Amino acid sequence: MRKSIATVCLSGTLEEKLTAIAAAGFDGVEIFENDLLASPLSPERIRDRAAELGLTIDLFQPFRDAEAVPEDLLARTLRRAEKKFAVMERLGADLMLVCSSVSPAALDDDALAAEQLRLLAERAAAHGIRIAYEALAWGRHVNTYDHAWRIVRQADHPALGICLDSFHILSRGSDPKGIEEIPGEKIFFLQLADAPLMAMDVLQWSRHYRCFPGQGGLDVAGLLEHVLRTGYDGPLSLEVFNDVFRQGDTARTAVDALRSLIALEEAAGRTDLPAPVVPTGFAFAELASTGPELPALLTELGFARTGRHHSKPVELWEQGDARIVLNSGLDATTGHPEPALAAIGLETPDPAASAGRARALLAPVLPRHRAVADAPLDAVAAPDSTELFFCRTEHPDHPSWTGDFTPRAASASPAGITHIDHVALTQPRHHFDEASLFYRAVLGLRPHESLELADPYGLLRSRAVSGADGSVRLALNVAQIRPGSGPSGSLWQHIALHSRDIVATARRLRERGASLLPIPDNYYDGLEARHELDPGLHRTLRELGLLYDRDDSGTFLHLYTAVVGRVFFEIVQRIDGYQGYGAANAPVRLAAQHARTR
Ligand SMILES: O=C(O)c1ccc(O)c(O)c1
Ligand SMILES: [Mg+2]
Repeated sequence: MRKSIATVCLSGTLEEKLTAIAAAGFDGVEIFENDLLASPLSPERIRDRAAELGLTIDLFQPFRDAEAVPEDLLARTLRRAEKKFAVMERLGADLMLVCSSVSPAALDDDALAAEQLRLLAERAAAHGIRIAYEALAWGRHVNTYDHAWRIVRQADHPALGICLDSFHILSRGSDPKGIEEIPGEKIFFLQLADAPLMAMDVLQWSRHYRCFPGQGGLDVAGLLEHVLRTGYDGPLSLEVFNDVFRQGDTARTAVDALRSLIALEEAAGRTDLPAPVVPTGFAFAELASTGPELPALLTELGFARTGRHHSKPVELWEQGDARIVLNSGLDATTGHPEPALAAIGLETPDPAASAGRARALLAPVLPRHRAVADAPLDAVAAPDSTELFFCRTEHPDHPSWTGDFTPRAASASPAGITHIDHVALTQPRHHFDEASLFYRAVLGLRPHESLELADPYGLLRSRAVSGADGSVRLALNVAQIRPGSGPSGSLWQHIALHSRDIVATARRLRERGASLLPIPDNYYDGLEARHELDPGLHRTLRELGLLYDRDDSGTFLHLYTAVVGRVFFEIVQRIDGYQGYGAANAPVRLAAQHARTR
């Protein structure tokens, strides 16, 4: 289907927006009037520029407070409309959006609204222009799509149809099934937007928090299916008002936007993409590391240095199925302190298919030679620039990345670690919504609830994504912390390692004098109040500095190492199928980390 986007979704000048929209691969645009008014380009120049870029101008919007006005205001409304029709002719746009009136002067009179919209459509038709009438969720008298449709039907003019906007429909909790009663040819335009579920005034919600479909909590795909059943064959057009996207990188937001439409089309069964290949585990985590700190920490944690890359300054460290790759050959181009997480290897049953899916969803596919291994590895860049390698470790049907490492005799005293449980990545502030969609659409992981975690210097937003069986889990964090307030809290990344018996692991680490994060005594007093714990367990937790959580899914015990550069390790034990990440303990952890790194 044709794909469009409203210029209001993006940051920049109209010219910058058009360029980014075309470069991302959209077919058309909705021109927002404010973008036109502020542009030094004439309507003719904008028309030519859009044509040069291969974009059609699908809609001009919005025209406000047009219907059910008292008789003495009608002439003024029509005069205003004529001026807009003239601009639209110069722009080469033939569809104008009229949104339902919010004016206190508007009358609660459907017959009058229909009569005046009919008149407007008649005037528009004389210019070859059609009108799409949209119910704003906060419209004064018309605020539902079915009400807008009754008025359009009553007006009965070929140049008058309706515009459906998923936000206005779903934010009010209207049942979208009724859309199927509207003839497809009377749906002149379809605007798509999602939003996180929030209890707030609908106008503020709409103007600041809309996001691209698949990034929020509204069932936009379900709504689209109802619309498509009417036979609607106009464009799918994104209309997102979002404070963060307005500041973001224009080109990148445009690609993110198109990715959401491609995924939406797939969800509505309108396109065949390579099926998602859900990762089945972590093959490795690769850290950029030149100094002695990480080798020392890994040794304390019971890892053994088991291999050296045959041609690169890269070492493999293992314990159980947890594999850590230390790379001292990466340029420190990011300006971030080292060590830092550079890449994650994901086990997938079909690496080439994983890469094919990623490509179809516009993920930045990386050149293969950047891989740690010489064996060709398909990889994509995640939104925070971590490289994600698609691996198939030691399977007869696929070259294994481990083949590039020369085994070395290793001595280690293991501490009971079995595998990588999850990896926590810090997302750039402007790319949190992009990241949820990326992991969901590209990797087929399920996003969990978005949480807010208190940090001494601000708030951290956190959202986990995981595979159905929990074998791959990522925690995505974004710091809402004023730059420079905390030391490096907005940059921390961590690798959580699973232990089969964390009490034994913790004891062994304490005996070795491993650098673990100290937990304040007050935490244990609070814990005693929060949960009725066996006194012996409570004493053990306090003694070993272990954190504890329990919910309906099970019990969680965990601890943290000190921070080294940008990274730290967590050791976790999930008991009885615990599904969370110990979020209740995050504020204590963050405070302890800040205290140590200041
Ligand atoms: O917030 C608004 O005013 C507004 C304007 C035009 C639209 O299409 C819309 O959905 C909202
Ligand atoms: Mg709209």
